[in-house]
Amino acid sequence: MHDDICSRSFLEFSSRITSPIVNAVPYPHVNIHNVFNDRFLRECLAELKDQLTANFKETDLFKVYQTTDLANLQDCVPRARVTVPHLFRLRQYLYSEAFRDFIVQATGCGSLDGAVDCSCNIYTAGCHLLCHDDVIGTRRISYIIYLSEPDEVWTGTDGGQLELYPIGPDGKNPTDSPVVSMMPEWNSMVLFEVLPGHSFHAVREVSSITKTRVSISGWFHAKQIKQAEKRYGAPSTLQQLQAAGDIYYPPYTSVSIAARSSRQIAEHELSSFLHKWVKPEYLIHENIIRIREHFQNEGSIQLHDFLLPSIADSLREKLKREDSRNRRKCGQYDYACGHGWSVKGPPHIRRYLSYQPDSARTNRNDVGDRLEEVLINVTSTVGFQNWLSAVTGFHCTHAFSEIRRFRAGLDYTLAHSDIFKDSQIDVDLCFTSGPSQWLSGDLGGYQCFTSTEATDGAADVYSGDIAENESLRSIAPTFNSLTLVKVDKGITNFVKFISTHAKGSRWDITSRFVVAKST
Ligand SMILES: O=C(O)CCC(=O)C(=O)O
Ligand SMILES: [Fe+2]
Repeated sequence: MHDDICSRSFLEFSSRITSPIVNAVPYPHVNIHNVFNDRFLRECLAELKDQLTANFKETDLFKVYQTTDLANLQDCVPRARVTVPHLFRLRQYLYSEAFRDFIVQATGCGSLDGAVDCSCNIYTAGCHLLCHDDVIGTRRISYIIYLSEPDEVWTGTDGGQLELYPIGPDGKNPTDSPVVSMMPEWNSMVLFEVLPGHSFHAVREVSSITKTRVSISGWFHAKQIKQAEKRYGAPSTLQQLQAAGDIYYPPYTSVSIAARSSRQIAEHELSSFLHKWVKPEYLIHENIIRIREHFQNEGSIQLHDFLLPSIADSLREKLKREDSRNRRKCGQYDYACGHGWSVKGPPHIRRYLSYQPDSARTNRNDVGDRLEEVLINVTSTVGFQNWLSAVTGFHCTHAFSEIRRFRAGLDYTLAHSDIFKDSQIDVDLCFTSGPSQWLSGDLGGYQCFTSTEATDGAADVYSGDIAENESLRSIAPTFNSLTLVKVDKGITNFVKFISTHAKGSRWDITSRFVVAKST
């Protein structure tokens, strides 16, 4: 019987099962160790490495290398039965009646279809898959077989854990942090039930720079559609993984302002107070006209060194100090929480810290207070609203502002978390230090605007060049820069997950202004 494919202990174990063996919290799942014959699995790993091509894929939700869909092995690998015989046998075995019977017994999931739906994912340093529920079509059981590092122990500091999230007290959304965390151990297999609105899980970023997390994963499908309607906006996992291509970073617009003109915009139009905060060059009438021309042509603009150097320099020091505090705790889900900073979720949509101190002004934080001062004295003022109307050519009304901190290794927002319903100006005043580390996009932290059509269904979020995909803008975080982006109905944006290898957080004050009409 399959002892050249499975381990003896697994065959014995599976023959003894008479009732489901799943853990119930946070939802039915099981983690089985030493499933396959060690030699057989090593052959599979060798074939994966030597014979299959892995393509790099990145979207708001994940960063991963993915090989050919294993269901189409014979179409994608020349002479597949000869070149990848072990992978062929593994696939055949996984979707055999015997193995499906085991899944049914072990999980109590009801009868399963024989449809093959699996692929191989490779996570190197920085790769991750954020919180999602796997719900698409008839998917009933998710399985993941780990082929990571057969000769080394995978430890917590390597990252790459599969994390399961419970539903929070509202009965709808996953909580801010997971309650189950499983190492991707060599020759182990995790099974869990795909439950609409429940089966939230994520793959923690791989932080090891030497180890590779390799998995073969997929789904067993129900015979009939059983409440398996897609609940959440973005297609997740396989369909999205397959849909995505290489990431593309289009250039953003930026202008440098010459400090020569003396004529300033009328004092009654711009609050004189703004002069105490904003570099004078940005308040000069002729420069405002130049910015407006640029903005109207491009739909976005980035203004560097926006606040006065004296204000920016002291902020930079404070933020740097804050980023180096409690470093050994960074990566913990409650890192830097408290004193006015709280986690904004839910994690299948977003995670970051938001600064909202209590009105009694007791539980506060110095850095948060400094940023709040900027929010109160700059972005929330009538003077700024008037200035924004002048530099954009649109009559703008302030809708909201928020102080955010995106922590390394933890935080992000996903596309579809925020779909614009009308014309607005997105205003982001960014205080993230260390410009060079962010430019390549490898550490995430950039803001990306794209159309919802591009992220729906099978369309590719990032591929194509700017001419084909004009709604796409990607903006690297830069210290003391103000980015203005005109967004219209059907546009969505996200802040890409920040890698644990980033030296600090992304700090920003984000504001939204509703566009009433052209001035
Ligand atoms: O690799 C894992 O542990 C989970 C993968 C996953 O969630 C997926 O591909 O949908
Ligand atoms: Fe998944």
